[in-house]
Amino acid sequence: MMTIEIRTVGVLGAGQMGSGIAQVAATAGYTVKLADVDLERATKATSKIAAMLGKLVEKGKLTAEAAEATAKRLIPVAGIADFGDCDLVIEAATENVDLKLKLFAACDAAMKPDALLASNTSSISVTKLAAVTKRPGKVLGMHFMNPVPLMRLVEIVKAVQTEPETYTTIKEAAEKMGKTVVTSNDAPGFLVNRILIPMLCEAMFAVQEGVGTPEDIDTGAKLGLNPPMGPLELADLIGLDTVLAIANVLYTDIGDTKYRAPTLLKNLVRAGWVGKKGGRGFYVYDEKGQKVPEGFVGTITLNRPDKLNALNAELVGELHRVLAEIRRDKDLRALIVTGAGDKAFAAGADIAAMSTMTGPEAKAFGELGHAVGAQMETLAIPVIAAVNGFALGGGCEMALACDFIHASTKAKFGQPEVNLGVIPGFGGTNRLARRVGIGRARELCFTGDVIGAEEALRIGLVNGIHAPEELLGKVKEIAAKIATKGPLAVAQAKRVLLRGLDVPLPTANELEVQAFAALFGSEDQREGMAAFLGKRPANFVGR
Ligand SMILES: CCCCCCCCCCCCC/C=C/C(=O)SCCNC(=O)CCNC(=O)[C@H](O)C(C)(C)COP(=O)(O)OP(=O)(O)OC[C@H]1O[C@@H](n2cnc3c(N)ncnc32)[C@H](O)[C@@H]1OP(=O)(O)O
Repeated sequence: MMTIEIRTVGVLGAGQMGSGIAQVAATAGYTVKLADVDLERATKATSKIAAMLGKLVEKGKLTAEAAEATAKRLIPVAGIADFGDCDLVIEAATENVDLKLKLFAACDAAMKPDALLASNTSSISVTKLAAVTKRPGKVLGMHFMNPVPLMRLVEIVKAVQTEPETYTTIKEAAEKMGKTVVTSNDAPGFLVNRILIPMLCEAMFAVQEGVGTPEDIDTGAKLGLNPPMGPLELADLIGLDTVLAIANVLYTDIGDTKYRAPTLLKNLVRAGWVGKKGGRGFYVYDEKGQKVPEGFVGTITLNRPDKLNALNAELVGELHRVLAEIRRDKDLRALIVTGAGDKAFAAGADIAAMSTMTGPEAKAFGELGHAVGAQMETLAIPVIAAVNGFALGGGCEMALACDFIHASTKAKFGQPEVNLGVIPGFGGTNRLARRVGIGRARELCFTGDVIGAEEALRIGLVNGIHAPEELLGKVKEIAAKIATKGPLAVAQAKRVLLRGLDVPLPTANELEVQAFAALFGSEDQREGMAAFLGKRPANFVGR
């Protein structure tokens, strides 16, 4: 029996999968009609694909002429009614059986009798979908992998009713789209998910039973078995709700308890922690989808709000002890320092305590303060000041000992010690001069002037200012971003930037080269570069 020659392909569903399918079909030379719930969505997706093709041109992977011709072959349409002249329609809607049955019946009614109809389903019975059409012999599964333009595989699923000619024509079309085809009969999970989903669930059972942490399971799988991602990272990427839905199909349809979903997976989905797309699954993700290592950001809160967090010997001694503990903590990747209450970061050294000090006592107090500053500067992790109010005298000096400062719009900074007949005793003279320049530091130290957040931003004392209620969240975002980077690299950058301040430029450059070279051969350097080349996020371990 002769089958149809494929010239025009309809793609139903303009989400990530549908857009990917439309892109590879148009690139292969087919005219592609892309439809979604309305024309607007289809048009938006078509523009996105055109932009993607533009990027490929920029990277030299596609000629400008080929990109233009491909984009011309992509036609957004209002809906299924426009599929009348399509030789093949590929449905790529949400993985919901009732929806797909409805769409299949509608496509069948709109399409010409000899056209072929395929579903991109990853788990739903193609035989069942074929049965709601008047062309069951012309229906099969065409399961593309995500992201479609990059993944080489298409799993072709033969329904019980699929005619051999339909299979041959679709196989040729998939190969024309640059894909390698594997063939599966219509069985739960087909080939790929039949293997993948139990593997992902087994990793989850291992977490549930306390055999290992998600990080160790993923690292073990990656380094021991060599896939680009660990099973739990991959489950987060696919979406835990999708993994659960497929696991349930496998369990229900095959009826073997070895396919049951772990309680942990069910609970994560019940909590709404569905993986990367929801911001949280086995891991936590930022708004850009970057993995945020949990528990890697610490916060020190100066907590003496009734005295505007003024620094007395007890508070400074406690800081010294806590910072020594933090230095031993191998998990922390960034530290935030802030003040309790909504009025002050720290309004200075405790004037009442200082008022009765002798010279030697003041020296000991100052030295303790300097020891604390040195601890902060020489920690391997970045320390960020979140200045939420007054940062005066010792408070300003403490913020200056941090790697950088973000402040609330209400913050006030100053070195008002001259008002008390003394000078800054905890680095306020020279750290301030290095941050804002000698002239401004002199003026602030000689006049005791207090400046607001805008002025502090203008002179470079702070890196950013934020609404008071947003400050801590913003600083946590910055700290979390740093925590996703290579910890050894961040530590070396901090060390070189600090030590470079005190030496001539050629010596500073020498320090930089040594630190740069020292990072090569580390696990993190290998991981960072492999991740870039593998087009995946890096998972740094600090070794
Ligand atoms: C890693 C860093 C470690 C740092 C370790 C530092 C160690 C120290 C090193 C050695 C010292 C080096 C030299 C440093 C010197 C100084 O810091 S001198 C102090 C400089 N600061 C000031 O001069 C500010 C003083 N405060 C004020 O001017 C006002 O309080 C204010 C900030 C303008 C706010 O005014 P207002 O809103 O009216 O509040 P108040 O009622 O004044 O304050 C509320 C209570 O808080 C007490 N208080 C405020 N600041 C201090 C302070 N610096 N010391 C002690 N107590 C302070 C204030 O007395 C109020 O208390 P009560 O009266 O009991 O309510």
